[in-house]
Amino acid sequence: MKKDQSFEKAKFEIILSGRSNVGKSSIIRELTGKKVKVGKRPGVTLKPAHTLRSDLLVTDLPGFGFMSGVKDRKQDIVKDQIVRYIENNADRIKVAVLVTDAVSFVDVVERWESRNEIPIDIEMFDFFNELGFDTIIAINKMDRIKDSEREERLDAIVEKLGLTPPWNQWNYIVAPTSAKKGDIKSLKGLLRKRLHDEKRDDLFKYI
Ligand SMILES: Nc1nc2c(ncn2[C@@H]2O[C@H](COP(=O)(O)OP(=O)(O)OP(=O)(O)O)[C@@H](O)[C@H]2O)c(=O)[nH]1
Repeated sequence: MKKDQSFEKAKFEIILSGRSNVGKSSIIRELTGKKVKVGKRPGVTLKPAHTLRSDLLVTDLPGFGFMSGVKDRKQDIVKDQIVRYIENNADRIKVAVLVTDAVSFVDVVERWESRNEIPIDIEMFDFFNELGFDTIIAINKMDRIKDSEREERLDAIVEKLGLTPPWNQWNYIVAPTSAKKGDIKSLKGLLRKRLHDEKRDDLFKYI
């Protein structure tokens, strides 16, 4: 399969994938310091957005599953783009971060389930696991969840992903974040652990 020519230098790639508007670009901005456009109209960008630091590549994949009003066909195009990108670059992708929205995730999944469809987030999670990626789930927008509801909410989210609660027994793959408040330290910790395991502590300074 043809490789992405423009990033030959990249040896260690982290991809971020998730529904439109969950905060992928905001997380990348917090991670890398790169100013990326945040809050742009969902569904406009079909191309992955890259940040290259040394041979570390951080890739923001197009958001899937737009709000109502966007044609199904466009959703399929985005999904195909994402799958093709991932398959073409699978050998350098070391970590996949599935970004979810703490507020809407459970409702959205239940809506799909009520139509007897596999929710796209779950499909992606399974796809990453099938490809053997080390997958991290970032549960973003935690600032919008009351402290008193935090544990219950996190348990419900991991359960929908097929992980038995309590969520914190999965804290080596699950990272609650609030990109807007600049709080992504649990995600950073998990990513650094992966870099360390690959003997790439030299890349710590970039994330
Ligand atoms: N409350 C809250 N809002 C957030 C957080 N992270 C991102 N947002 C907001 O959510 C909106 C979408 O953020 P983006 O970073 O553009 O989301 P995205 O997933 O890259 O969106 P697409 O490019 O459409 O796929 C923006 O208005 C952000 O300010 C967060 O942790 N908490």
